[in-house]
Amino acid sequence: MACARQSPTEYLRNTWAELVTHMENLPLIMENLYQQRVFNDHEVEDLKAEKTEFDKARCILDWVTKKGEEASYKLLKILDVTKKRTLHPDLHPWISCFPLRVEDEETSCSFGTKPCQNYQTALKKKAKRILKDQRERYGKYRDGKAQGNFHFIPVVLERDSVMKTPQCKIKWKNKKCKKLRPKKLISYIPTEKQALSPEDLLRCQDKNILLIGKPGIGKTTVVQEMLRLWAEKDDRELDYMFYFDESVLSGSTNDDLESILFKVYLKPMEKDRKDVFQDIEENSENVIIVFDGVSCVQEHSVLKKIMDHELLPEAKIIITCRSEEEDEPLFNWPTLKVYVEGFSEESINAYYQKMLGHDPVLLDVVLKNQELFSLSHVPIYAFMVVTFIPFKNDTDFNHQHTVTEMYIHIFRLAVKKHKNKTVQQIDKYLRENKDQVHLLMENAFNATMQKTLILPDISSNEEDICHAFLKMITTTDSLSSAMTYCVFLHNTMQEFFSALWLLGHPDEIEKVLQLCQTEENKHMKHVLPFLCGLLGEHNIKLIKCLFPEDQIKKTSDWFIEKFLETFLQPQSESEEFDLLYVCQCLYELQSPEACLKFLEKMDHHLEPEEDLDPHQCCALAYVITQSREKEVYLNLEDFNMTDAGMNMMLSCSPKIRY
Ligand SMILES: Nc1ncnc2c1ncn2[C@@H]1O[C@H](COP(=O)(O)OP(=O)(O)OP(=O)(O)O)[C@@H](O)[C@H]1O
Repeated sequence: MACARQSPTEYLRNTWAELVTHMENLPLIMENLYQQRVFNDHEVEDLKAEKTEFDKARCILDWVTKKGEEASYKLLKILDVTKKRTLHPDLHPWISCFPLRVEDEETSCSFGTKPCQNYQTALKKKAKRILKDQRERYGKYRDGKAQGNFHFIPVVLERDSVMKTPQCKIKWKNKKCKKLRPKKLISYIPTEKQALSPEDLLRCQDKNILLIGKPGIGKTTVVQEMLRLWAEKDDRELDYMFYFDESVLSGSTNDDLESILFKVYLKPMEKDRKDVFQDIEENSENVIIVFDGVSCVQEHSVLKKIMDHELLPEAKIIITCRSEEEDEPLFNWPTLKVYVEGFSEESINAYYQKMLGHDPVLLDVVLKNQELFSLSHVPIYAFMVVTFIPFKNDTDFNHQHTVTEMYIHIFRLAVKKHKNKTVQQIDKYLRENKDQVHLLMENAFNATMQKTLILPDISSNEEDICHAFLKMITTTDSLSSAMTYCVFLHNTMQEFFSALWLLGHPDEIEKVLQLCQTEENKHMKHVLPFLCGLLGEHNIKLIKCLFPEDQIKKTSDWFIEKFLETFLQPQSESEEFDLLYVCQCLYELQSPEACLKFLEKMDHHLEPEEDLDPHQCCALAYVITQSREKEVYLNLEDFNMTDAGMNMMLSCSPKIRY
């Protein structure tokens, strides 16, 4: 080809006239020339001082070609890599014909102007800050032990997908998937499904991704891992990733797109703001936006427009939601649904080896305890086990381990740490400071009812006990003012505190049972397993410093009948009642009488509707084991479950007829 015989300088000179008028985004070209050390600071300043775009382009070409072949080659290389932004389309064939050296074909050019570069760095710093914050908050729960990195990426399973190897190109069968609800009797760890990593999700071509999973299973962690990968990848391409959770978005209901994007994240400098925003709008294919558990999307017109691609049409949108929200009409939108399924058995083993490996006796106790092991497939519970297990003594291991019990221990240990008390002093301290704890419970309950994470009326005194459980988020909302929001360190902690409030207000329980049956308030269902746990006799000794013992007993006397009456009704005409949820609540309650009552109402005939995860196996096995004389008929046809789950079901086999 003719071009192959021309030197870089000749190649530029021969197209001089077109280049002077057809080079675009000159600051980006200058920035790259500066980074490649073709221009120094003074030259960049002089170029900036040139009045017109034409003069700037002429100077760039003039100075570069005068510097010789290597400089000209670098400019051609920059134009080639950034052509979409820096060359008029008419010149794309011209630049593509220039033969780059083989080793330079994968060149690393920055794709941003200097302001964009700064902004990119700022965003990445922000991403890192979020990750640090994430680690710190668990550091808090974990009694200050170093948390380490996210080594244990959860098993992320995606349904109905095809993954092409080896290029890792991902194509999804159902581009317009409306209802991807797992079919009845689908297996829990299905062989035909492909595991996806956060990196796959970052790279895949899908624009609408819904991440689904139960509380604490790791949805936020998956998106934060994506954020980390994005923050740490090299800067070959300028791209943007925005992470929004409710606390980030609070107070922005009336904001336009620009304010939403720039309000909470480190802002580009005022003079660059327009350029950066324009770049985001014009190149929306380089934008990833995450809405993490944001329930306000519906009411927020700008968020809704982003979600529907009316704004930033080419952006990739990732939304996380809890399992029960999956079928909401609002989420009838993804081209890809991803189910986050938590730690696999290997991950649980590896995790405990790492965290408790220094104490082989403790490690052995945890790994051999079926309940603890099954709970640990939910990563947040695994963290909690590691936190409280060193405090346990041998006799403590003889009873069943419930989630509520873990939360109560974490609650008590957090108080102990915040107030620098000994274990023996916790009860006394809580008794004397009931009021502070009750205020937090009330705040938590009200916020949960209103589907928000933001807690009003929180004392700013960091000494106050509530600060053992909360984090404060401050956003500057004008030049000289800032707003501070308080949220729980994790959503599930808020639900636990809401249950504590209900325990102190038994008159409200029946109302909440009814609310759980409504579409609008079904999120309240997450509070009830905790309430059951708090009503369980085994936990009374841990909470009687906060509530009168006879009041707890009185409530538990009538509660289970009301609970079963409410929850054994089918949820809708098409759906049966939620058997696994009821078993989970019964497991938390740890009352053999309640289980018997339930089994009798079911005529000892249980047919789960969905596949079983290890925790559900544990709860189901527990309930069945309580049957005295009668066998329980359990329909598990075509169900697959993990080995640990199967072991638990087998442990109650004399009581089961399959
Ligand atoms: N794969 C993982 N590796 C390490 N830690 C994890 C992993 N998954 C979850 N965790 C830990 O468990 C905690 C709870 O996880 P996360 O907040 O991601 O759950 P979630 O599914 O978003 O819960 P929710 O529905 O309540 O918002 C996290 O703070 C994190 O510390």
